[in-house]
Amino acid sequence: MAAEVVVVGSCMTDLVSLTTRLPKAGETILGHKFFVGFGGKGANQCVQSARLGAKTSLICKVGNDSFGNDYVDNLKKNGISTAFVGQTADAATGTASIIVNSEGQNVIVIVPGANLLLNFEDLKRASDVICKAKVVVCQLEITPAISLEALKMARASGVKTLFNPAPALADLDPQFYTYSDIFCCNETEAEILTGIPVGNLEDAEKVGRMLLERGCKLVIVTLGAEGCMMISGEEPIPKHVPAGKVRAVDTTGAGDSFVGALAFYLAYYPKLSMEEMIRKSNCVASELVQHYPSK
Ligand SMILES: Nc1ncnc2c1ncn2[C@@H]1O[C@H](COP(=O)(O)OP(=O)(O)OP(=O)(O)O)[C@@H](O)[C@H]1O
Repeated sequence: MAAEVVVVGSCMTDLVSLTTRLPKAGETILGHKFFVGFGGKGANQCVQSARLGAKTSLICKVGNDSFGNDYVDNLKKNGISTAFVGQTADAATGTASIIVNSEGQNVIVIVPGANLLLNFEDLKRASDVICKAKVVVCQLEITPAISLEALKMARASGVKTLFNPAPALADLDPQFYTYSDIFCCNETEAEILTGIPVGNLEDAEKVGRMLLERGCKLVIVTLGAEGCMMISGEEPIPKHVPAGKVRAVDTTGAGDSFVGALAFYLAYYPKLSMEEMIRKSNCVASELVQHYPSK
């Protein structure tokens, strides 16, 4: 049976060191804990959808190395189809080397590696699975032209497109707006794309209107603890969809959890109103922020 949610995106191995303070240039310091995690926006969003029960396929590229092998195993354990997870000898699996101090501040170096080698040929090979999906989800941690092509392939087959412009590019190809059925960004991404700093709901509404003018059908701006703002061509009066009041202890990955959950509801509960899908996705993401990572 074909996957209902298809994600075209990134896999990154997180290499996390916990220290009391961040090292200065040239300095060596002792850390007190190290762990390896599975990250990357594409994979995170796909895992969230799968954990809610979606039949999923991830189209991505990892290295022909131990991190890549472990990543493939991790996707399989999460019930995700790895039929289109490529492994290349030409680059290492993408990594995020992260140092976190005791105040929770961090420094991060991302090396995208194999993620940038996902190419048009890979998409062509996966065209059947893309075109038979209910929803195709893309972000910007792979080569942007590949994300755009995936959105175009989906659109050409009448598949719903959900685009998360993360990390944001100030000079985003304007075709991304027209090929996104749902354009979902956070406050930082909204500001980079529009130049409007988003500090409250009214700012988010301004962003929403601007992005609709650029060709999006429906815009969602996620607002952290405040939930989301949604606006669409069909419903041009912006709506605030609040998140539940919870005690957040770690909001890392909240955006990915929201996008993955939304993909699940779009694919499996298409008759729900968009407001209801967003409310449910808020619930999923706000559940995540209440827990420390299980490391
Ligand atoms: N403190 C919080 N309380 C309740 N829900 C939250 C909180 N923070 C985030 N969320 C939920 O997660 C969604 C996405 O959060 P946010 O807008 O912070 O995304 P993000 O900045 O992309 O996240 P991150 O970069 O940390 O992964 C929100 O719309 C909301 O549903």
